Amino acid sequence: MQTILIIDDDRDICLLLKRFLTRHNYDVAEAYSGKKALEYLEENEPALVMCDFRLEDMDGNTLLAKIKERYYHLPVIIMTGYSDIKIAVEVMKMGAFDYITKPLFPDEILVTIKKALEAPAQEREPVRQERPAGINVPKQGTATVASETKEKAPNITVSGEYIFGDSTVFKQLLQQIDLVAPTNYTVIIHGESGSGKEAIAQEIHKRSKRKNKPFVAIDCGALSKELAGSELFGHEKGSFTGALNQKTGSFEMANGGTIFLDEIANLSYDIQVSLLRVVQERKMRRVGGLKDIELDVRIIIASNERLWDAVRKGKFREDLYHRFNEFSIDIPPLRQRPDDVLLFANFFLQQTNQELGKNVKRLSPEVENIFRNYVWYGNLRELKNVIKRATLLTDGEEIEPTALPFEISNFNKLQFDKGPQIETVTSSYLPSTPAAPAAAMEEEEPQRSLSETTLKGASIDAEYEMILKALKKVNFNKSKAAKLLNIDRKTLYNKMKQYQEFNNQ
Ligand SMILES: Nc1ncnc2c1ncn2[C@@H]1O[C@H](COP(=O)(O)OP(=O)(O)OP(=O)(O)O)[C@@H](O)[C@H]1O
Repeated sequence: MQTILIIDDDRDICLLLKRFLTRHNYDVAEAYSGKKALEYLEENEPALVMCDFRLEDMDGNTLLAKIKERYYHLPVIIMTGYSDIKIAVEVMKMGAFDYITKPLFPDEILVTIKKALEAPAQEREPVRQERPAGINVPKQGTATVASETKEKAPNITVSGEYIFGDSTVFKQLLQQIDLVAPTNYTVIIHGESGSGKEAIAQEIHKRSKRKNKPFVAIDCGALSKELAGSELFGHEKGSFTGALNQKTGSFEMANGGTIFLDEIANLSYDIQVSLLRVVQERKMRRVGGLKDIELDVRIIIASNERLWDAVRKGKFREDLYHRFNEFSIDIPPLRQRPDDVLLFANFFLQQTNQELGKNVKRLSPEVENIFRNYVWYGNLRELKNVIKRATLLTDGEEIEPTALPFEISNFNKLQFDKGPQIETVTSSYLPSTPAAPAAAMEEEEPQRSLSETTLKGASIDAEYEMILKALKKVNFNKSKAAKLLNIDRKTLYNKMKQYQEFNNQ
């Protein structure tokens, strides 16, 4: 039986999860604090960790960093409230396998656990070889398929697990890809977390002469300072304590093909020096090695922040920046591409149906509307996760607002009723360009609801206002909000659900 370590200071959640997972044949260990979890890990070897993001003694970032430093291959699933979505997305970058949002849903938990336990170790490591497509579309090369929504998007290109529509943004991206793909230029891809940088890098590779050679992606953000050299360049047996065997680094693995260095600005200064040599001389040495190895590798790099800003801050070497800066591609955040949101949403729905053997046909018009107006903090990754969860929760043919996280289905309301918490959370995402959707930028009229015309509705509305105030006060921590309102957490969830259902009547 595989053991899962649950880390949560909410003992009720631990208990519920333990009962549930035990019924599904997992062995469960619990830790109510980060410190206890680390103590447990010193003595035991669980197959998986499920960790709440907000622990009283340690935040999720710190704990995850400690776990990844010591138990590199151990998959970690982060559990978080939806209002923590930005942080959750960042945590993914630090090597979490996935995140799930509270309230937790049984099917979602099981699917995510299964995926994490079945994923080959390399998918959990910073180095990722090209992944198999999760959908039944051509894996190699590209294919143009007829779209179901023909008037809106007549030219949808599906390439492997990716889709490219015919909006202005897609057209520009594809033009740039086509321009640079046949060359050997190093490409810098800028874009927020989850905006599709790796997808673009893979597409450049697929459309290049190197397409039949390896594509190796490495997440520099997840590399520890100590291991980065050996991950990138490999090492000789005995070159340092723990180097029991010779190891081939990602550059050598990518020889002849393309290497994708994600989050490049996170590499230490020393590694940047070694990288400069590789870029200048096209050769490298393994750590502890004496022999030069010739390299023919195309380099594509990605960064969340503008690389030039990293240079100005002294985090990234200027000479390396100039070496890399041969061609750059900017991916706009999803909130600046409202036309593309539904295209991606429908694609992810189709993908999820295949993956989970479901047959949910479409999004309801209300959901489409919500999606168009929502500010997608975690970009495509967030949209994909929301669709996955909503598909799991949907038994009928259409995804309804009730299958969405509360924070998304009530997004307009939350924007209108601005409190200090929401303001801080949202403003850090708001783009400075005027292209952002109105819902996020302006105060809108609140949506008139059914509840305004009936007595039952009026009391639900009053309750809802109180719940909302409490939630904001505690930054959407549901357990704390329930305490503040003097009800239990389950009642709080039920009331939130009741409100959503009532307004969808
Ligand atoms: N064109 C696309 N079509 C379909 N899915 C896509 C596309 N682009 C990205 N995705 C999906 O969106 C998610 C995020 O994409 P990706 O990993 O490429 O983003 P990223 O910007 O590299 O993220 P990070 O900054 O976290 O490394 C992935 O699950 C990916 O499969």
